[in-house]
Amino acid sequence: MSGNVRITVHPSFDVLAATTAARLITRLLDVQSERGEATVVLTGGSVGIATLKAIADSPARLSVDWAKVNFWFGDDRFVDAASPERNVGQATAALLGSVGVDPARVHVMAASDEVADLEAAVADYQGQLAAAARLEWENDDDATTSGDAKVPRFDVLLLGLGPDAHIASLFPDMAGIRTQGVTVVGVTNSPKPPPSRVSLTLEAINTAQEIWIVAAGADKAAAVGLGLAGANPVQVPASGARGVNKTLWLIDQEAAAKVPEQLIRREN
Ligand SMILES: O=C1O[C@H](COP(=O)(O)O)[C@@H](O)[C@H](O)[C@H]1O
Repeated sequence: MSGNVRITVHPSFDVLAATTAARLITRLLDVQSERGEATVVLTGGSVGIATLKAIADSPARLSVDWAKVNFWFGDDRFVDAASPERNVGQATAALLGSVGVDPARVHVMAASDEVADLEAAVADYQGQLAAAARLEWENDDDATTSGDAKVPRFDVLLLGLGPDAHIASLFPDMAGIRTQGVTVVGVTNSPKPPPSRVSLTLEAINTAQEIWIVAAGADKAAAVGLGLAGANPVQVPASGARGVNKTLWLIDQEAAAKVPEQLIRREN
């Protein structure tokens, strides 16, 4: 396994969410003190949203300048804006609605009642990413992205994990995980409802400085095991996620059931 992959096992779902929250607060703080602003890509799903709630409940959240955090989403469900299935709605209820974010820095994938169709939602997000990358390059003497980058710098990109090893809305053996040369893809016939979704591609995901894959529960154990065993990403999308500097698998005890003991580092 490549040197920048680390697996940390936590005793329970709640400890995993609380520890990931503390880890994210610390990372955002560090990046803000280095660069003034920080960029995080959020995930939906059980641990992803519980982590945001744990940040909202932590007094340490006050140390982050939330108005200088840029938020993106790894995927969202292409349903009405008011639907409880929207990842952005869940993230807003858990954290974004209560910590004083700058709405201009919250980059949302369009909902089905906001654009003509799925293709328009994909084009819109691709445009938002490209515009942010361009602005970053024009405004920042120390920009780490190149002039032709299609996505801005992602400091931390969070990924949930499905029992089928999907990440974002990239599902095994479907077109999305095979898509190359673009940053955003539209998903139809998702095996997990709702069927229509918008997702970053694996290429876009893997531009992140750090990728943190979060997963809890016995139903994720097989996906974690295969993801870490170097399976083909087309069949096991999670195994294709690799951050530029670091890839963290932050999991609970149950999800770690199929990970060889020598790879594990415990947080307890
Ligand atoms: O549909 C989705 O599922 C995954 C994993 O969710 P979980 O509830 O099984 O943890 C999530 O990462 C993704 O963002 C979401 O749209």
